[in-house]
Amino acid sequence: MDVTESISINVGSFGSDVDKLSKVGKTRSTVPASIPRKSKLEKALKRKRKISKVEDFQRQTGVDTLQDDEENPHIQPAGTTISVPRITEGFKRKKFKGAHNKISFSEDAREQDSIQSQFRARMLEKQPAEPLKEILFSTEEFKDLPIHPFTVSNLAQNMNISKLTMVQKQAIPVILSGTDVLVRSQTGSGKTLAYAVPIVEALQKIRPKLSRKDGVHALIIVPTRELALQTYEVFVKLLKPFTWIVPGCLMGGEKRKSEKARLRKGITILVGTPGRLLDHANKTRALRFDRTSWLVIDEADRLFELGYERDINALLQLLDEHRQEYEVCYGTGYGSRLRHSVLLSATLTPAVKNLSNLALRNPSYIETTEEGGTEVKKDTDITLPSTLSQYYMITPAKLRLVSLIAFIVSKCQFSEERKIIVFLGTQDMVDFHTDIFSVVLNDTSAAVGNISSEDDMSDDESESESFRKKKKIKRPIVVKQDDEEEGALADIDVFRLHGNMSQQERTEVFKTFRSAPRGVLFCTDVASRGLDLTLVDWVVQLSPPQSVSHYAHRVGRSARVGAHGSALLFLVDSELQFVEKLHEARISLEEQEMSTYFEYLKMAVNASPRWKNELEDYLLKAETVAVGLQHSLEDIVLNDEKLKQKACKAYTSWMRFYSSYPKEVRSIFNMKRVHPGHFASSFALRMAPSQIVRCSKGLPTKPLPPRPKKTPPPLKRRQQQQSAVSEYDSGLPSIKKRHKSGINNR
Ligand SMILES: Nc1ncnc2c1ncn2[C@@H]1O[C@H](COP(=O)(O)OP(=O)(O)OP(=O)(O)O)[C@@H](O)[C@H]1O
Repeated sequence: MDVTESISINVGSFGSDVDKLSKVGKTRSTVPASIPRKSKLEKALKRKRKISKVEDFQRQTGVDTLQDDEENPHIQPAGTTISVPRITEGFKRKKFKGAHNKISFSEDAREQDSIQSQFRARMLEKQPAEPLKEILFSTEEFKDLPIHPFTVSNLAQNMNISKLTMVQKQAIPVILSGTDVLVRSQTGSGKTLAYAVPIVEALQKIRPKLSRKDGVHALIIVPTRELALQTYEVFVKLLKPFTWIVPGCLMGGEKRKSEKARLRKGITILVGTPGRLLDHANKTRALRFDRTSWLVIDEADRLFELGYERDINALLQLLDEHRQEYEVCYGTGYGSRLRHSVLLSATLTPAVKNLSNLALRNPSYIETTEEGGTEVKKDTDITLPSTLSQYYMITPAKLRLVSLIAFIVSKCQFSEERKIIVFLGTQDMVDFHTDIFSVVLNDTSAAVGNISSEDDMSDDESESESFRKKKKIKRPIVVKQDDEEEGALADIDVFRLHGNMSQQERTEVFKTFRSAPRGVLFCTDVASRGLDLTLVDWVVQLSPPQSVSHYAHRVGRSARVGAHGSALLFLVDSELQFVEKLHEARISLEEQEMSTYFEYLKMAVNASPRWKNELEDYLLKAETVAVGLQHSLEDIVLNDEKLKQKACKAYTSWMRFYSSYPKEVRSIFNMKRVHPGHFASSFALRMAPSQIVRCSKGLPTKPLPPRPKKTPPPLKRRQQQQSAVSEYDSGLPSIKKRHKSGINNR
């Protein structure tokens, strides 16, 4: 449709602003002139049955607020032809400040295209990011090490491990020799065994054999409860042949009384989180570090981030005090052997360097990058597994929720990559997303049914079928049920994990998700460090990370020990600079198209009787399905008081979270650069911000008028309208681009 013909019905032009605009813009079109009141223009267009062209005009010109005539002092005669600003490289709002007072250049498709094309141009100019290389496996095996043959056979039989990873090859002999070490290696490279094997080896050698009464000989400090549990379990497995060595675990959230009882019985290798360890060290007489000769501090940088610096220093002090007291009583015999310390981190920060000065004596520095040296490197030097594919996706804020749904549906229904972790900024966000996804994805009444035959398909479905064939993807499992209203978009288990859950629930979720072959885990950064969750296919970051190193840890939950994995980062336009920041740290990401996932969403909606029925009016195009789903979710939230309150809480917590990015990235993740109202949609909220805040506090809110129920026009007209313009236009990549990808041509 030609915009010129649709808008040449009116009068006037932009007046003197034209000059300013023409400096920037190059396209000549006739535009309605006096920038009339929107309703006026609409009426006029309606009369000509061209209502949809109002939005078309807005999209073409970049103008989204039509002004009152009175407000525009520069009215030009009717039909004047002016230059319409085509968003070009170097387009800046400031350039036509005057015009901007009159015209609001909103986050529309054109402006987004401009930001994106500028970003892409900048990225093209950059040299391709050369990732730091790290070889994962060495050619050596555990049997080549001077360790007990039982350990070797135990590793092979119970853990299926025989080859050494590079970090293990370098670290184990050094730790066995009793030298302190500072280890830095990529995520999922087997750091736990790198220190656990030498500790077990050293302790099993002690004669007479150690007994429970000999107290703690090795202390392992880790930042999170799940990591404590996981590390404890590694020791349990390793100690199978050496039953006289007893591992134990102390972590917040457990009953102190039962922990005290276990401490009284005696623990040889103690794993714990700093807070709880210190608590017991101060209050439980049974916990002494008299003969503790091994100290491991894992994920040291995270410990500092979580504010455990004081606790760790206090623990180090206690270790020294207990040893000194012991030596005063018993002299410097066996018990006073020097303490060996190991510090581990995938990234090294100045704080970690300070701790290494405090806790380690003449340490060896182990770094497994090919380019690694002996010098402590910058925090920005990060190694990621070479088997990890990394992507980013640009979504408008309004469509973030449906984009995430589309992504998850596409992976869970149309591919084998069904184990997904989604990182979110706050606990409330995790709670809300778990709930809304349970509504959308997981319908317990849905059972895997027969695959429908091609004959049963409607036109929409066969259209989807051709898309699927083109993309060479599997047929979805179509749920066929007696009750037509039933049917989930994807039948997948949804989990949540954050710090404000009961320890019992946390442990249960962690263990279940770890062993599950498929599922979606929504979590905060509590799961970003050290957790070894088996074969995670995708790590999705809906809330961008706080730093490059946070990014590295999060994506490190996938592609572990040589397995393949992928990571996807959701960004809005204003956040694109973060991709450049990652590039500076030698991490390069590829772009993924949101529209591709909407096609999968459409297929899934067509395969689900419930959603097909619900989104009946929107099924024509993938884009409209996404918009329809957004509306539907908003309705679900509005009509469910509990869910609404959760959404409001999640939104307010997001606002706090988004305002608290560290200063290094605050210019990128900046509240002033995003549209808070649009982000409210990403929590399926159709409410004024003031009402959202009230609702989050449990205060009564003004009832909202229901969404006007449109009686769908006859199909032919509907098709014309939808192909002309849709609400979706506000956020998609440019039309040109969509045509290029062939999606709109079908
Ligand atoms: N030599 C090996 N061969 C095969 N698998 C191994 C080997 N060493 C360790 N693994 C396995 O690799 C997985 C990851 O190990 P681990 O959790 O120790 O990695 P990590 O380097 O500590 O990761 P992160 O940095 O995320 O904490 C575990 O499941 C472990 O059993």
